[in-house]
Amino acid sequence: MPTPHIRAARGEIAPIVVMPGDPRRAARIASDYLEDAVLVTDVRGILGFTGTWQGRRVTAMASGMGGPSMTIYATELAREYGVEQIVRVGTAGAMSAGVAVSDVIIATGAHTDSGMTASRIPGVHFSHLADFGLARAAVDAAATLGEDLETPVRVHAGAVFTSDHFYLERPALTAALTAHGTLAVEMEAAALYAVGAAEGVRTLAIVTVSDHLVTGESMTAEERETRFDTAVRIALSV
Ligand SMILES: O=P(O)(O)O[C@H]1O[C@H](CO)[C@@H](O)[C@H]1O
Ligand SMILES: O=c1cc[nH]c(=O)[nH]1
Repeated sequence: MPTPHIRAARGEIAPIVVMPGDPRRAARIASDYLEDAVLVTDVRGILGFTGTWQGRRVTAMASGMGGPSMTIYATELAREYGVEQIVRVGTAGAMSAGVAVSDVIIATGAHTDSGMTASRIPGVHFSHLADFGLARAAVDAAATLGEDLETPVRVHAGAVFTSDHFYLERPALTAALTAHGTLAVEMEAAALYAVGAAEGVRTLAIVTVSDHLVTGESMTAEERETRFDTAVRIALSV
């Protein structure tokens, strides 16, 4: 049944959703990876396509940017469409010196500064965790994929920082999070993991590093849209 934000009929969304932030990336995943992909929703320009990948029905749908947007779509997918698994395929800014532009991070957990977490269970510092089975499958898929690639992509597993801010400069915070093992910053993983915990949906975020907060290295806008092949392949494999 349509929701305020998704126009698809119930059966038009697959139980497995691959979810970039960017609607154009959802369209590209549908055209490059899915067979017989059909547009099933476009409310507010948030595109969703359902097709098949290796014989299994999969929906590629955007989340938009930030925790509130991700929370709306992930909650409606879980409650109204019976979605069982959501894997975010996003971009992130590296914080750690051990992570470079184009590397991929399997986000096993997500720290956050989001007010959404504080209001979800007041008084508790809620831990935002990926589904363990999905994270393990992603690590295994990355190893298998790496053997087939001419130019291997470096894949890391660890914590990211989910921030409400894209532009706020906080070098001390970046240094402290890095000193506590955080690999990169992005804007939706913690919200996705919170919905996963609340709604009983398996969730994982796999991000491609588009820029580096410390070195200043970065991808172009076009590269941000196109250079995420490894992350998508891992996401589809799990
Ligand atoms: O590339 P996506 O998936 O949108 O992810 C990152 O890019 C956006 C900011 O440019 C935020 O949504 C952030 O999380
Ligand atoms: O949220 C994001 C995404 C990419 N790069 C950043 O610095 N932040």
